[in-house]
Amino acid sequence: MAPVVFYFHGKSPAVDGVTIDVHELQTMEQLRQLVSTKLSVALPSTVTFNKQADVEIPASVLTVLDRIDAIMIEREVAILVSGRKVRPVPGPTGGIPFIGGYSEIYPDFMGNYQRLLSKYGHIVHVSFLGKSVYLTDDPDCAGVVLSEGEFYSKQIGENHPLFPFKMTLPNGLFTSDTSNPAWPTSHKFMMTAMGAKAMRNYVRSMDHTAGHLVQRFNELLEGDQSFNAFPWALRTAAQTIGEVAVGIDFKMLDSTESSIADIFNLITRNLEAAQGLFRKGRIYRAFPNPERREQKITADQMNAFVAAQMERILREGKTEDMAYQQAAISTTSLLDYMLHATDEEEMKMDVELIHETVITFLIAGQVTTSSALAWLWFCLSTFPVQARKLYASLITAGLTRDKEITADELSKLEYLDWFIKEMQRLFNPAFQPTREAQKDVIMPGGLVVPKGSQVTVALHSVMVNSEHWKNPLTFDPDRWGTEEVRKRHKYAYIPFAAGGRSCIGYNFALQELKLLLARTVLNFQIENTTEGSVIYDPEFSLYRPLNFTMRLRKQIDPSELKMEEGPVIEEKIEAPTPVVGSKLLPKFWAVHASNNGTCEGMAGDAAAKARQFGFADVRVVSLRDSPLASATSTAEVAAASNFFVICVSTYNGEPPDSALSFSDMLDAEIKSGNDSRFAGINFCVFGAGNTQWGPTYQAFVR
Ligand code: HEM
Ligand SMILES: Cc1cc2nc3c(=O)[nH]c(=O)nc-3n(C[C@H](O)[C@H](O)[C@H](O)COP(=O)(O)O)c2cc1C
Repeated sequence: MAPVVFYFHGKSPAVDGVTIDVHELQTMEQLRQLVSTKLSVALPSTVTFNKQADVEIPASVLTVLDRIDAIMIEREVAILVSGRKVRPVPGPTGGIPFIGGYSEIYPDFMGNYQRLLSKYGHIVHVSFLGKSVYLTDDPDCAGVVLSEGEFYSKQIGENHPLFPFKMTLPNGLFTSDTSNPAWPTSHKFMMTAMGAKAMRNYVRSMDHTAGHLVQRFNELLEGDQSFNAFPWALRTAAQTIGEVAVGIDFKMLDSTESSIADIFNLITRNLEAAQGLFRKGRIYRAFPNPERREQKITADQMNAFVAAQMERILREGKTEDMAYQQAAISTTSLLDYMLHATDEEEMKMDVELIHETVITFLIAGQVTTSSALAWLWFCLSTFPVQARKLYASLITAGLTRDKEITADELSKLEYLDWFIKEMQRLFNPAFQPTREAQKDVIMPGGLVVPKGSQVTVALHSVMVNSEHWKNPLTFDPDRWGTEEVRKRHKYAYIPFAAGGRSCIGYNFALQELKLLLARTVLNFQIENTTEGSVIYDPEFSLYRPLNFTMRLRKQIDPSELKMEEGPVIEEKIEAPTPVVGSKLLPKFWAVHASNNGTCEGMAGDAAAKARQFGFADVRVVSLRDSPLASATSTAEVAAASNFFVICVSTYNGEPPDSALSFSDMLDAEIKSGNDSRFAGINFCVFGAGNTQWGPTYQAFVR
């Protein structure tokens, strides 16, 4: 029997087809596998075969061939992937040349990822500033992208979000390419050191840190203070990883005045410099610049810190060399482990690799869990019913404020686990693991990702994908007890990514977060005292709240909780979406003076764009009601940080009716020589009109 030519429907069998000896195959699975390998289809299960047909025939009316004997008698067989023709990934086009899709993505990553994926489908392509970004929110695609191997690999080129960190840590576990020989070595050693069993060694020191946090929180409670949550979360996370990584107490929670240890300030400075370099682009990076100098200075000091710690541990000489499996459960810190663990060939990690690994852990173990802890506190304040249920579940399990929490107890606290899962589903700190396509790949859905592309898995969008999650935006820890969620798609919940390059610290992170959440809830209730919306930091590579402020209240006595026993009130509310924002940007006023609504619409559009650009506090008001209309409020806004965009129309050379009194006031002030009234105000004016606009709005500007 003659071989069969397989080709993608819509392409030419003669040019793009592949020939296969079908009669040698037994099953459809084998055929799908072979065709997928030859045509670079990522998931063989997505391939369907169809009777050869004119390219013009719509895919939906092709005749399906689902038996091997039916396929054998054809000469040419057309293929569909996920029932669709193979085609390029869609996405926004046009925009300002070169800048392209920049504002499609920046600065509101989270909002824009979600918006683009809702608009264009499960994979979207955006290009800007010479970069090309692919995003996906589909669990099937996420599984393909995150599986290291034939199709994708973690390779950190200049367009990868981790590129700046790779400049500091080329061999770090987090930032090395998978092809770098340093990666399998450090991965092998550190996987074992970070296993669940090894982590149990650190429960006590983690709970000790949690205890210190409770003491400090009690002091803040007594002072009835409202405070920014994130710096406290950062201190707590830094104290915990610091102790576990190098085995010393950094004393960052010994008093409310304790400062952050130098090493963590160095890390923050280093990361900020790296982010700055990344944002400013390749041309900037090619020349000497202050960020690069800062990176070098901080990296040298970080290395000096690690060298000193190594020396101390070796000088103390408490630990012998031993097999790494044994070392994981008997050394006193990760650094102690790295210095003494030997592998099957009696090899140890070399000193340079240890340097990069320690710093990697000090970074990865702190920036992530600090954001997660801040979001946990945010969830406690936003969802008091669930917070109460969590408290009740801890009391029922026998936990108390004063008694140590054991690893065994932690592993049994189901609702605690669900609460954290739900926080991570909606507010996970990591949001964009990115891999590079190793060849042209036909993704599930039939979309082609070209070789060399960076594909970002939009973690939040995956975890709220409505095809996989019911009421995706509702904060509902109980969903984790349902059959539906237990049977979910393997890649629908991936806060720690997946595959060979997934998070190595998740046991650590979950143990730490569980202890800290339990300690918080056993002792406190949290009130959200943030003015306005909670904003997230667009300048940072992780999702973290910038301005979430909170006040503590003493937790009720467990006896009061018992009196309330009865059915738990099921109150499921939609989680608020933090907006993007930078504290550095001024308050944005979109002001309108309009007769027929055009300018009011313009002001609304300007406000929406401003939010997308990262202005945290944006208001839309009519000129009449704006602070510009009265002398007292004008003085106030001039003194503070404010920016006014005034959209005003004109009719017969006059301002619109609603702005006539404002215009009269301007004339009067100028006539009386009081023209400093608007000094110090940042503003611009958009005049809407026809060819005779000049007299009105130019007068406004003047
Ligand atoms: C809630 C907390 C955490 C989250 C959400 C998280 C998430 C992630 C994600 C998504 C990745 C994959 C990154 C990528 O694909 O580029 C990752 C990798 C990694 N994480 Fe975590 N992480 C957390 C906590 C931690 C902690 C506490 C540590 C260490 C103590 C840690 C150490 C690492 C390391 C070393 C890698 C790189 C592994 C490799 O590339 O082989 N993480 N993490
Ligand atoms: C009756 C009338 C008179 C207008 N006179 C002027 C004018 O003198 N100069 C000008 O630039 N535009 C003039 N326009 C154009 C308006 O300013 C323009 O349509 C504007 O977008 C309306 O904005 P609004 O809907 O916010 O009021 C006039 C429009 C109308 C309907």
